[in-house]
Amino acid sequence: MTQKPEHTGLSDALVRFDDVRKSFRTARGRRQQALDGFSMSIPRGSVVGLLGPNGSGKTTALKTLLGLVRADSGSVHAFGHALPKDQRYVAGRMGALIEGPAFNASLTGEHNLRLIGELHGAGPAEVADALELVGIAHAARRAYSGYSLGMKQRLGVAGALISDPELLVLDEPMNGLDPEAVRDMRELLKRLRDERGMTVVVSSHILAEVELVCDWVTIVRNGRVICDAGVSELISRGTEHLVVRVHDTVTEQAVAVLERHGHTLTRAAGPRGTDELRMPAPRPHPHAPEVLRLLTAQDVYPRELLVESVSLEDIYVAAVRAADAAAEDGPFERR
Ligand SMILES: Nc1ncnc2c1ncn2[C@@H]1O[C@H](COP(=O)(O)OP(=O)(O)OP(=O)(O)O)[C@@H](O)[C@H]1O
Repeated sequence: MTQKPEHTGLSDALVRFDDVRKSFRTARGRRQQALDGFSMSIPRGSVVGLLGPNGSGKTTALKTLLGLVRADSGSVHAFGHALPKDQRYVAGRMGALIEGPAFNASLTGEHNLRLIGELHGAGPAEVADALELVGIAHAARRAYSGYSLGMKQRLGVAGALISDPELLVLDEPMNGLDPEAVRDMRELLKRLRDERGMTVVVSSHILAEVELVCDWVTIVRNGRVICDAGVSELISRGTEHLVVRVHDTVTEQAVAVLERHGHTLTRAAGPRGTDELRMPAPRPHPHAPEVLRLLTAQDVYPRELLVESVSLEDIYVAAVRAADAAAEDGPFERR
């Protein structure tokens, strides 16, 4: 797993946002603060997941990086260049798919890609390579209008890859994809990192996918970063649980045995006539053998025992709730 450098300086990070603020004027004339002291860095060679509730500022942050939105204050640097002043120096080093692909429906996928390629000095070989990479070479000569949602999304990613960028920025690339296409996208992102050394930033609401593909996550709420850490580190910091699944005819007996031995349980209905008894599991050795011994000594035979890790979803929900609670308590909350 890629090690993320601390926020020590621009040399460590491909991209760095420092205290970025951006507000928009809404149709009703109100000011909407999209970024409110947003700071994050994107380490070279990693896949970073940008997470956050709807409207938390993810797309605005990415647009600021790509020169599509101008920050009100703060600084954004990419490849050591200050943006947007030096945007022209970095434009060719970044590829992006923001808010869905925009292609000419009557042209073929290949033709659409050739047009994008011309803007980047990319020829037929690069177009073929990009189509191959995203797995739609077989549909290159078909009209875009006949593409499925997944194929359109893949062509969008191919468009972002056409200039062979060092940094790939994808806004919700898994949206609308079927499970197989989601898996292909995940494998593609990993390959781009591992085989091409590409740095990838993905914003997404599909936390299970982010957990599978990302090295690092940055969680945004109300335009500010509330969590920025390695995925495996976050997961290893979380509490594991031992789950004992018993037939519901012996639930009371199992609860009595375990509580008598000092275990604190929560219980919930499990599948097909079972109950699940859940208790915090000590690390690094969960107490499954001891629990099994206690139960079987009383003729209670569990259907299943498993150690359940904390998921990125648990971490995300906890981080957002904690930030919400802190905001309610704080007298200076602006939103
Ligand atoms: N051009 C704009 N004009 C007015 N308000 C805007 C504009 N762009 C973004 N906003 C507002 O800024 C806030 C942040 O929006 P943004 O699209 O960056 O959030 P997001 O985290 O990407 O959301 P989602 O997950 O729904 O895509 C929202 O309140 C949004 O309504």
